[in-house]
Amino acid sequence: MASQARTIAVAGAGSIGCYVGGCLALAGCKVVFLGRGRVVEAMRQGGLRISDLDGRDRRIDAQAISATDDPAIALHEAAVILVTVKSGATEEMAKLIAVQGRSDAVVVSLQNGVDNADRLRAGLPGRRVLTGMVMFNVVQSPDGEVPFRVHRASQGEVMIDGGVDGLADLLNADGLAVEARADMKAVQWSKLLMNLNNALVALSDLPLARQLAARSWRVILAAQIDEALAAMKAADITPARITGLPPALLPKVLRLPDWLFGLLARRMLAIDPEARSSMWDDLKRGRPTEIDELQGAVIRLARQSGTPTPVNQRVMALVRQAEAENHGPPGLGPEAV
Ligand SMILES: NC(=O)C1=CN([C@@H]2O[C@H](COP(=O)(O)OP(=O)(O)OC[C@H]3O[C@@H](n4cnc5c(N)ncnc54)[C@H](OP(=O)(O)O)[C@@H]3O)[C@@H](O)[C@H]2O)C=CC1
Ligand SMILES: CC(C)(CO)C(=O)C(=O)O
Repeated sequence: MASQARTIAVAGAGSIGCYVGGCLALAGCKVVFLGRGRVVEAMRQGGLRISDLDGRDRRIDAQAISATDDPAIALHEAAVILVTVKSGATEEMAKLIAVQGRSDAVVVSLQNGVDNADRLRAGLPGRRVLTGMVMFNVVQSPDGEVPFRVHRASQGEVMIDGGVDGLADLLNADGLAVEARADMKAVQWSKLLMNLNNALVALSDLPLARQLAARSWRVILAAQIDEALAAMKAADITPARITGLPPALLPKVLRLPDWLFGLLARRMLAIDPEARSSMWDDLKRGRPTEIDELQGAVIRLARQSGTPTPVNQRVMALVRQAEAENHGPPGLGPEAV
């Protein structure tokens, strides 16, 4: 896996795909972006700008970018395929990879939720499919900004399954720290706890840093996490430690007064003032959200043991309502949740 000449395909050129693929292209990898009209056109016309909250601000010229909406062009040569579509498009992407991808390509899911890699495996029998997880947030430039920009708005690494020699090294690049792990199922469940906040950001329409700074919002997140931890315990799932804090302590820390939370959660709050959540992006663009893969996964797990999940259910219902109304993030206050 060491060769820089191996082609890496980004299957779903959006926020995460363009950031990860952009860092890899800047590091000298041959990257092909598979995307749709808006993003592909923007990259073809004005190139790609990749920036981050550590101060990097780099560009790739349009003529140096390989971006296409044709899966055959994007996938046929790739030795590594990074799947970066939202969960609702996972099955469709598996079908495209099955038809157009090399049978020896390593497929890596870089998606939130606990079952996207399994769904890819089901659609790609006999292929190597690895679980991955992105710990940072990426903000995409507003439509029309030239060049198209992706900005890593928080700290964090990418975690992937070990087992393919040299893959983590190949994917490690400036601005992109990749760690191979043996406990990706536990990592997925742990990230799910953090992703229960995606819906609160989407419903509040607040930037993540402001929303997390408000105890009135954090207590709702803590209540969702309490329900999720109880369901995981009943199912014998131990979420991995992926932040400075053991997952079991998260609800306690979230319920601290603002001043004390601010002191203890400095890394968590080191976020670009514009960062929100991937679910906020979906409501903003009128796309289906990943609520069924996040709160929905907790509710389904809890049902197996009869663990109650009233807060997750309430949040899920509000997101469903916002999807149906299609007026973007509704800007609710915590009392409405
Ligand atoms: N954004 C973030 O900060 C983070 C996101 N994640 C996770 O990463 C995953 C990707 O999220 P994100 O990057 O935000 O998603 P985006 O919606 O920004 O990107 C996905 C892109 O894939 C495109 N796409 C979908 N289907 C196809 C297809 N068949 N062919 C070509 N292009 C396609 C979409 O186009 P269109 O919109 O036109 O359908 C979209 O532009 C999600 O699981 C998310 O939860 C994880 C950590 C942080
Ligand atoms: C990084 C994080 C948790 C929040 O921004 C995320 O995963 C997302 O937006 O989907």
